[in-house]
Amino acid sequence: MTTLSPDRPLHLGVVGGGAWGTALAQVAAAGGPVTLWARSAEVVDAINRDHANPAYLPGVALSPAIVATTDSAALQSCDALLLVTPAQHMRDVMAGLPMGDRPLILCSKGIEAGTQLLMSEVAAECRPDAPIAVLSGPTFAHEVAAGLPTAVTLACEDDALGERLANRIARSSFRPYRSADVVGAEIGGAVKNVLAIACGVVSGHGLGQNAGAALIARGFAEMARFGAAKGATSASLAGLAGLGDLVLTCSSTASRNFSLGVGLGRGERAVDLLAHRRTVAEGAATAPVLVETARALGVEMPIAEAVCALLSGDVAVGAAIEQLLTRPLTPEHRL
Ligand SMILES: NC(=O)c1ccc[n+]([C@@H]2O[C@H](COP(=O)([O-])OP(=O)(O)OC[C@H]3O[C@@H](n4cnc5c(N)ncnc54)[C@H](O)[C@@H]3O)[C@@H](O)[C@H]2O)c1
Ligand SMILES: O=P(O)(O)OC[C@H](O)CO
Repeated sequence: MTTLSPDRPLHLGVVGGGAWGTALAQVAAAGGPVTLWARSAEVVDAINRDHANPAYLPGVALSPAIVATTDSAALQSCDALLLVTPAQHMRDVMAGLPMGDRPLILCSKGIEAGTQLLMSEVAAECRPDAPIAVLSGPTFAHEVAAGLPTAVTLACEDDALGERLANRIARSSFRPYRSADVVGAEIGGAVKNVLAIACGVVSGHGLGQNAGAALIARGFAEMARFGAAKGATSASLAGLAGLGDLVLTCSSTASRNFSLGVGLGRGERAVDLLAHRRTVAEGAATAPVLVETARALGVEMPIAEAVCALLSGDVAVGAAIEQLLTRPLTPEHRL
């Protein structure tokens, strides 16, 4: 196990001042010191001065114990770092900040475009000596920051380290469940974002609740096939980071991915919808690389393929739905 002092609460660093980084800093601040690093001086000033992050987490009163900074050297005093920047920027962030070999808790949900790598695989390339954990699950940032009850998966191959990290972030309203299946935790979070776009399309196009439920179930079948091909356990995919997060994100316009799908379902173009966003909808970047990876692995993912075609503008929404519904009939259960 990595040597971490047993005598004091771990000093956690949070890398990323978006909604999720801020919410995780709020949780962590209740159990010990927290330093939040963000690129934006405006975000850092608001957190330090007003104990608020109106740009990314409006309406939430933050703990005054959160110390925010744009100075990456401040991360040197941290025992472990939670990485919470968008997945497509994770490699640059890992390469650019002084992270050393302290444990990294990966909290972003996506697959890297161009390399088809999960965040743990990117970390293994950029920081080969750093122990890795993954935190994932059904977690709308505004609910977590407001102290509403939430459960997550904390996956780490080193169970002693996983236990130490879980104990450090646990609250009565924030309950981490440990797992050794890092890849399973990551795949759930990355794939559900793409499927949430599809569920948004169902809603935006007015296809009804039967279709929404069918899409969650058939989407889960795609997630399970993809996860099996990547070595994830079926228990992980049926857990918080897989099915749990899929159900949450496919059910609410509080999800950025679902909302993007609603716009697509109404016939708006992805390029226009994405141009007006300040916040990240990870599924838009993950969909093409997920489809590419699935094809390379020989895994059939027709819903993900349809999302990808809609995002690229290759197919109109009516045609995408028609294509999905007129595929040859198959048995329900196959891997
Ligand atoms: N918001 C949630 O409820 C939630 C919950 C769980 C997981 N996540 C995941 O956490 C990750 C971050 O999401 P978020 O909601 O905090 O994002 P956000 O949209 O609220 O904020 C994005 C953040 O990324 C920063 N950023 C943008 N480009 C960057 C770059 N090149 N380098 C470094 N930082 C950059 C922005 O400054 C901002 O702080 C995503 O992978 C998301 O899927 C989000
Ligand atoms: O708003 P979304 O779609 O990025 O979803 C946020 C979280 O991942 C939900 O668990």
